[in-house]
Amino acid sequence: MEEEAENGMIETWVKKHRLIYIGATRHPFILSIRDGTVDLSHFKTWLGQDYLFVRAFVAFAANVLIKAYKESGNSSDMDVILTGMAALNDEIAWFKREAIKWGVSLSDIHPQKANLKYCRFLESLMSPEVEHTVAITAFCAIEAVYQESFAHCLEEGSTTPPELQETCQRWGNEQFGQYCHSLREIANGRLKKASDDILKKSEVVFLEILEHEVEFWNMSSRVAGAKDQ
Ligand SMILES: Cc1ncc(CO)c(N)n1
Repeated sequence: MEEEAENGMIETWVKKHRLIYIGATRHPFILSIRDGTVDLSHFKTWLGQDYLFVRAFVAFAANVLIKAYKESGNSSDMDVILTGMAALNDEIAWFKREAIKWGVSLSDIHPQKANLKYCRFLESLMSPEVEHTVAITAFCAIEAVYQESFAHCLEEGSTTPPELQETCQRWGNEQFGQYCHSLREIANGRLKKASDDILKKSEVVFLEILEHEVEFWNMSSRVAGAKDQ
């Protein structure tokens, strides 16, 4: 299983689209956390916007769970997705605590344009016409970007400020890495058996996710509350 996964379609696409993948997982915002030069107002903007995003992402995760139930009936696939949903439950509670810590008022935050676009994209993936393989590929990519980005801030040689280490731990920890690995195995297993049409659709969605992730990071350096909608 392990070896198979290393040569799966997701790995092929990561290599094929390496530039955009690096753009999403080694973004200047992440690099600034990693070297401690991060502008804390940017961090707060990201925090508030990501809280709003995660609320939409929970709905998407629920939809992926339903698709897994209906289309694969594979209970171990469902368990992995449910683990992700439980993590999202913790994540929402964490965002609320973290917002208080940084003096960010979550009820006053309006989604910025890139956030709205990303959430709308997730909504489009919740349509019953979107196949489970396509949806699980998107889910896997969304989680992998955060896992790889924040794990980079914890690697040896990083000088992440102590007050940001908990954030990096949230997505960069070993357990979250294992969960992402399981998601990738599910996606790879389905992609292996997918028709050319579904493969093509999945690859497009994979790329779209990476583009949205880059735009999402870019948003952190924009002034909170700026009217760009
Ligand atoms: C924008 C974004 N992508 C991925 C994740 C991972 O959960 C997140 N919290 N936010």
